Amino acid sequence: MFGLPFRSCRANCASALGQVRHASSKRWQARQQKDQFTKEAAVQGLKSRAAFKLLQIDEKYRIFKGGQTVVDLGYAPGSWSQVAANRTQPHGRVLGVDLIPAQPPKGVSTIQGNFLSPEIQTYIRDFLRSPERGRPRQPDLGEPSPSILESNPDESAVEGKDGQVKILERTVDVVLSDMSAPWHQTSGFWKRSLSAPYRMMNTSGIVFKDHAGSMDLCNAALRFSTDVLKTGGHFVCKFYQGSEDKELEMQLKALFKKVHRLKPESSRSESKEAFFVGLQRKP
Ligand SMILES: C[S@@+](CC[C@H](N)C(=O)[O-])C[C@H]1O[C@@H](n2cnc3c(N)ncnc32)[C@H](O)[C@@H]1O
Repeated sequence: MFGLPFRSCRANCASALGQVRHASSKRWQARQQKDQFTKEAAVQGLKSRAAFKLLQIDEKYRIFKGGQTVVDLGYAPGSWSQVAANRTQPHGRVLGVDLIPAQPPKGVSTIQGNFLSPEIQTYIRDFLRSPERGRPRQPDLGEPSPSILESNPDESAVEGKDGQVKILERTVDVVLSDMSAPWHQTSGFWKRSLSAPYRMMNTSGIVFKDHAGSMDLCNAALRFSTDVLKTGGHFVCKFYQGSEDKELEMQLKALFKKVHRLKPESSRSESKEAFFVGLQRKP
């Protein structure tokens, strides 16, 4: 009496939703084809235009140098990891973590899993604990290289919830997070591969939802950084602007000597996307 029976409504609604998503994906493709950063990424062999956001941040704040250990949260398809691997040569190491499977860029180690899961964070810490794991092998020169000496971890003692004091090894020089809450794949299953993985939509289009989701991911990345980042280490985090970002900025200011908020030229002007850069972790 009130419209279509449930089963046919479900079928019709799903097909209408599919058409809307198909149209928005067509618009996305058309915009990508015109975009100068997308063209330049293809010319330079970079996995996506996102590389230019990190390159512009590094031009401004010089976060990378040779021999560093970098953790790239939400690395797929891999352009930030490509930049980090290139800028931390020689003998740096980059560990990418992502929900979706994607071919690791050259010189990058990867873990597939949900960063918000405690098991995955334990797995990441175990990987980082061994200073040589994930680094390119060097011929035996008899003496340890300066970058190995620099990679000695800091240690900090923290009291756990059970009252026990734990020693945390701080082994990381730079934490990057470009994570965005993913939206489900609805099309294109047949044509995607590990080297050109399906790219989930990064935003829902609902401003508060995108903001709140990004605050959860940034807060998790910051908590992790508090445990693993060496004194003097740096932090870069993408977020969607909104009412709670001031609170995040305050927390960053407690941990880093300098905190910058910026929107690189290559970040689309119509999006609420912006970045926090925390420089030089305090002791
Ligand atoms: C904008 S893309 C990253 C692009 C990447 N920086 C690059 O340059 O190629 C955001 C990524 O975050 C990942 N992501 C979102 N939430 C995550 C989570 N909880 N754990 C791991 N990865 C996550 C998504 O799967 C997606 O691949």
